[in-house]
Parts: sequence; structure tokens; C-alpha cells
Amino acid sequence: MMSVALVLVSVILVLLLGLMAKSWIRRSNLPGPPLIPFFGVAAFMWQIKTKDILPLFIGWYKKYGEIFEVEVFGMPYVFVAEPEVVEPVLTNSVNITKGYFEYKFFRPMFNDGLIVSDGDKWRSRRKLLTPSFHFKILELALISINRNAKVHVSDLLASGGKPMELEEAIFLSTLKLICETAMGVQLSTKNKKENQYIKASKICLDEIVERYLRVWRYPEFMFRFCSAGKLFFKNVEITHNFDKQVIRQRKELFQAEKNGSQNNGSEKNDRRKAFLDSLIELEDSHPGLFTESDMMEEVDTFMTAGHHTTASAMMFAYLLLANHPDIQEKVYDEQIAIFENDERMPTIQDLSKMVYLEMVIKETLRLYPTVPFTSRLLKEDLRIDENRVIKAGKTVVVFTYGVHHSKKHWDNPDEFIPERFTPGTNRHSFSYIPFSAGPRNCIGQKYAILVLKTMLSTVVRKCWLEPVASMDSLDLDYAITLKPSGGLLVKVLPRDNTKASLSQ
Ligand code: HEM
Repeated sequence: MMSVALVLVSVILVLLLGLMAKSWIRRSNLPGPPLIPFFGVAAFMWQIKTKDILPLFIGWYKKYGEIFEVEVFGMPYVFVAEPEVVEPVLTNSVNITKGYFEYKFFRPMFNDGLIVSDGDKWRSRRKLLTPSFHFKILELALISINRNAKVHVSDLLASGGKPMELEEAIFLSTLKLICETAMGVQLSTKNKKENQYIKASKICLDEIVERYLRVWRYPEFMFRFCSAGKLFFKNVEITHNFDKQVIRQRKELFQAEKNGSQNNGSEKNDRRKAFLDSLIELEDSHPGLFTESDMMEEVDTFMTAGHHTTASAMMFAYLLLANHPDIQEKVYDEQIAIFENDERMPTIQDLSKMVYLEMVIKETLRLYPTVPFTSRLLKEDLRIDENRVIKAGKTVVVFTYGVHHSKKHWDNPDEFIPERFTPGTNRHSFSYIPFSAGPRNCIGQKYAILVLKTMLSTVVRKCWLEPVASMDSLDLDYAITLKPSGGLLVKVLPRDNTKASLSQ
């Protein structure tokens, strides 16, 4: 009996030593937290909460520098925050594959949609979908954005200046916007199903982050078995049902428009198509080649990516403006210089004049990058310099938060200074990458800037934002996108009254 136990212990020891040796060999000469046999950092990650994730990586970044290596359950991850290294990672046209586990966990939500897909499928989809975000389409979208911005402002003002939890109102606005502009479907004003959808998609993203931290949930069968997995799949179903309904509604309209134009004998409408219309047209013209499930995976992807991201950026912008009244006032002055006392909504030309507002948005995305990490699985070796190579097979995580807070590239990196984005200021082009860069950059970035500018312009013209708590007490939650932990409490007052009371 003793000898069997001894053999078992010896085998386990040899296995652990083997794994350690493998790790040391693979690790090359990059610094990083001490190796823990077999589990790597996963051995203590299970104790961590989502709001501890960013501080943990910031701590390692401060301790080990702009390139460090972390091992999770035998998988090596190289974190990079040095613009000179980020550049070859993001611009390489071979290394377009996303990190394996990080993106695999999205598959139940997005299947093989644009964020997750790879190789030829990704290339052809990207080519197909890019025209949907063409300038002409965005110009048309402005009508919907303006209408929603007005509704959003009256929702904010209804709070009567009392501290208001803004997260829900912001998410509702950005969801309605992506539905109207990209999907061509106007949502109801009752908001019941919409709020249910928003809640479900938040639960899904939260559960993905929790899954990163709990290695025993990595295997699909284990995840499906536990209560977290059951909750996740239940909420995935809610989001899918909502998206199916959106597709159904748009298809009915599409068919009605098609019949209408045939009956009128009118010419084929060749204007550029909004996102969902081009997918429906493709299914219509290529039956069997582009299917309903192909359409679903892209709608699922764009519905989530299209509203969580802009909502996160808006939340931080409100918080920063409320806490920096001087900057809020400068944004307002620029609006007055453009509109004087005219109540009209902004045109594309007006938006192009909002240079200071754009600087504020850029600085918000620098301080609080909506997507703080992105990753690539290296298909070929990446030489950093004479002494350092990151080997093919490793996952490189671009630590955007670290890039944006680098003391080498930014003076007082933790301060909110929109003036650093004064047009014409020089900097390393990979020291600022909120939308990533290279072939897999954000397809929605022009749309996002349009939404942010229009919404913020409308809010600042009509409202005065006041803080409820100082930014010093702000914790950041990593929920795939970055969010203020515990929501967003701000006071919203009508601008005119405030101006009047300020001048008294
Ligand atoms: C403030 C707003 C936004 C920010 C900061 C942002 C940021 C990013 C980043 C960093 C990536 C790269 C992710 C990666 O490599 O893993 C990305 C990709 C992507 N974004 Fe955005 N995004 C924003 C808004 C949007 C919007 C509004 C949409 C849709 C309308 C969108 C759709 C996508 C899609 C589909 C991808 C994948 C592109 C590909 O792999 O080809 N994003 N975004």
C-alpha cells in the first residue's frame, strides 16, 4: 500500500516538475509573477472579484514593466503595453487570430460572428460588413441619433436635479440607437423587453469574466453543469430571442418595401444599405450560401458590441464632465459658438466643428479605455528586439489600459487633460489605441464617435452635470468593457436654470 502511494506521489512530483521545467523553458527571458506549478496564476485567481482584475494587472505592469509574462493553467500569456511592441502585434496581417480561451467563451453568444471569427471567413465578412459603416450611411443615422438624444435629455431632466442612477438610461439609449441605425428597427417606448435584454446581455458578459477567473469552468461540460453556466445559457437565450425578433421585424419591412417597389415599377433602390438590410439582401440573393444562422451571428455580435461600448464611454464622459466643471463649461462654450441660441439639432457639419468636444471624448477613452485588453494568438515568432522574441503559439495580450497610462508617453497620465489631444500634437501612433489598430481594429469606430459627439453635444447644451462622489473613490469593473463599479450616480440640472442661478 505504502509503495503504491509512494509511486503515485513520485509520478505527480515528476509531472509537476516537468510542467515547471516546460514553463521555465517556454518563458524565455521575460519578467512576470512567480510561476506556480501546473495552475499558474489560476491558483489564486479564483479568489479575485471582477473589480480586482484591473488593479491586479496594473500592479504587475508597475512591477514588471511594459512586457511581462503570466501563465494560466499551462498557457503562456505575454502582456504588452509598449507602443513599439504593440505596433507589430496589431499590424501583422498573419497574426489575426484572437486568443483561444478568451474568445472561445464568447461563442455561445456570438457563434462565429466578426469579433470571434478567423481566417478566410473573417476576411470575407469584414469586407462584406465594412460598407455598412460608410460615411453616407452614418449621415442617415444622424437623424435617429438626434431623435434619441432628445429623448435621452428629457429622461435625464426628469430626475429634477436629484442624484440619478444613469447607467440604465444610457444603456437604453445606446441599445435603441444600434437597433434603429444598424438594424433599421425602432424599439417600443415601453422598455420592458429592452431592459430585460440589457440585463441579460450584462449577465452574459459578467459570467464570461467570472469564467476567466474560475479555471474549473473552462471545460464546456463543467460550465454547463454549474449554476453560473446555467445562468449564462439562460441569458444567452434571452438575447438571442430578442435579436431574432429584431431580424423578423426588419425582414417584414424589407419584404414590404420590396413588394412596394415592384408594384410601383420603381427603379432598384441602390442607396448604400444599413447593416441588417445588406445581410437580408445577401440571404435573399444567395439562398443557402448566406443563411439565417449566418445573419444571427452577426446581429448578435453587433447588437452587443454596438451598445455596451458606447454606453461605457458615455458613462465615463458624464462622470468626468461632472467632476471637471471648467472643462464642462469649455465644451458648452464651444456649443454656443456653433449654435448660438438656435435650438436645432446638430448636422454633420456642426459635429465637425466640435473640436474641443472630440478632444474630451478622446481623453475619456484614453483614461478609461472601453476595451482594456485585446489578444492575439501568435502564428509566427515576434521579434521585439535583439534579445527578445515572443514565440509562435503564445498569446499576446495588448494591455490598452497600460499603453494609455504609460509615463513614458503621457505626462501626468492619470489626469484628465483634454488639451493633450489638441490637433497637431505629436505622439507615437500606437500610444493611443482605444479602437485597437491594424486589420482587426474596431469596425464601428466612426459610428461610435458620431454617437458620442451627438449625445454629449445635446446633453451639454441642455443639462448641467454635477458629481455625487469624487472620482478618487471610483472603482473600475471589468465586464469585457470597462465600467464604473456600482453604476453611475450624477445630478442632472437644467442648463438654463443653472446658468441663471450661476450668474445671480
Ligand atoms: C466607444 C466605442 C467603442 C470602442 C472603444 C470599441 C473598441 C473596439 C476594440 C478595441 C476592438 C478590437 C477588439 C479585439 O481585437 O478584440 C473592437 C472591435 C470591434 N468592434 Fe468596437 N468599439 C466601440 C464601438 C463599437 C460599435 C458601436 C460597434 C458596432 C456598431 C463595434 C463593433 C465592433 C466589432 C464587430 C469588432 C470586431 C472587428 C473585427 O474583428 O473585425 N464597436 N472594438
